[in-house]
Amino acid sequence: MASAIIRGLIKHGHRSAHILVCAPSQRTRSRLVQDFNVRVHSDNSAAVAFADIIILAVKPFIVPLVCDELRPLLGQVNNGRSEQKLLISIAAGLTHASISDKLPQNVQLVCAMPNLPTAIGKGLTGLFVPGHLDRQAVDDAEQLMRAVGDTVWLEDEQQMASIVATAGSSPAYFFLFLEAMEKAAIAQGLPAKTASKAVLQSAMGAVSMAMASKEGLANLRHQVTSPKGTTEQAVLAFQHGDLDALVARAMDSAARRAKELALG
Ligand SMILES: NC(=O)C1=CN([C@@H]2O[C@H](COP(=O)(O)OP(=O)(O)OC[C@H]3O[C@@H](n4cnc5c(N)ncnc54)[C@H](O)[C@@H]3O)[C@@H](O)[C@H]2O)C=CC1
Ligand SMILES: O=C(O)[C@@H]1CCC=N1
Repeated sequence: MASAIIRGLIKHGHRSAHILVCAPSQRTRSRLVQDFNVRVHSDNSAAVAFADIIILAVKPFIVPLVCDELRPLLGQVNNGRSEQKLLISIAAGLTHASISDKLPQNVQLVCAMPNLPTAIGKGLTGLFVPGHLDRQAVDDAEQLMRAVGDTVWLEDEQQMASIVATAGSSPAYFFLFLEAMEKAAIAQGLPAKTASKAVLQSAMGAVSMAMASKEGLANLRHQVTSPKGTTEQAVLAFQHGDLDALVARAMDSAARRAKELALG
């Protein structure tokens, strides 16, 4: 996910020399230099000296370890005053309180849930801060994530699990569905390249149309579904398979897992 954000930021005009990536693995660091020409370091605490905004993009269970590494430097007082750093956590499930408890008080923390299309500037990031956060930190987090897509602010942290299910994880659901369509088209006899083009262009057309239209998804669906026609048969097959219930079950599972991750 860090690579996706970096790719999106650079695409949006952020300079690679202004981005430092801290990663313990030499292979990862070499790949990042090769792909993005960013600065790299093996020591996480190097981020504190380098940047005003630090994105925590490690697995949720590693976040406390990284906070332990950053804490001594984050808490340092220079010239009689402590510097204000903005930390953005993208770890699924982890609550604001569970992370900020591990950080010095001068640190501003924003919880974010981006998704993979940030890599092409078309991400969606859910953002949450408790009411007392500094206005500048809120604006900086918003501006950063806006560089890689759209943003939504959540009023209630409980909603974060639903944003994980709806946005963080959902590109995978769409890829899964498109894969299934490609397989079915090939099984019906289309060449693989034709199947892929037909599926992806149709998906892009449908989503672009839905985003441009004020009519709502059900209305658009009805426009495709001629009475007694072909679409009706496919839609009936999905409905007999109880697609709504299946999707709800899948999204509930993702949201439940986000809440489990919060518990550690
Ligand atoms: N993959 C996705 O689409 C999304 C992921 N996220 C969140 O992003 C975070 C990372 O997930 P992924 O990118 O999927 O995992 P990943 O496994 O691809 O990346 C994690 C990176 O952390 C590095 N790492 C491991 N230990 C470290 C340490 N002690 N210090 C610094 N770096 C360390 C690894 O080398 C690896 O490059 C997770 O918290 C996940 O919940 C959030 C939204 C979407
Ligand atoms: O699967 C995961 O846990 C991460 C969080 C959202 C997308 N990928």
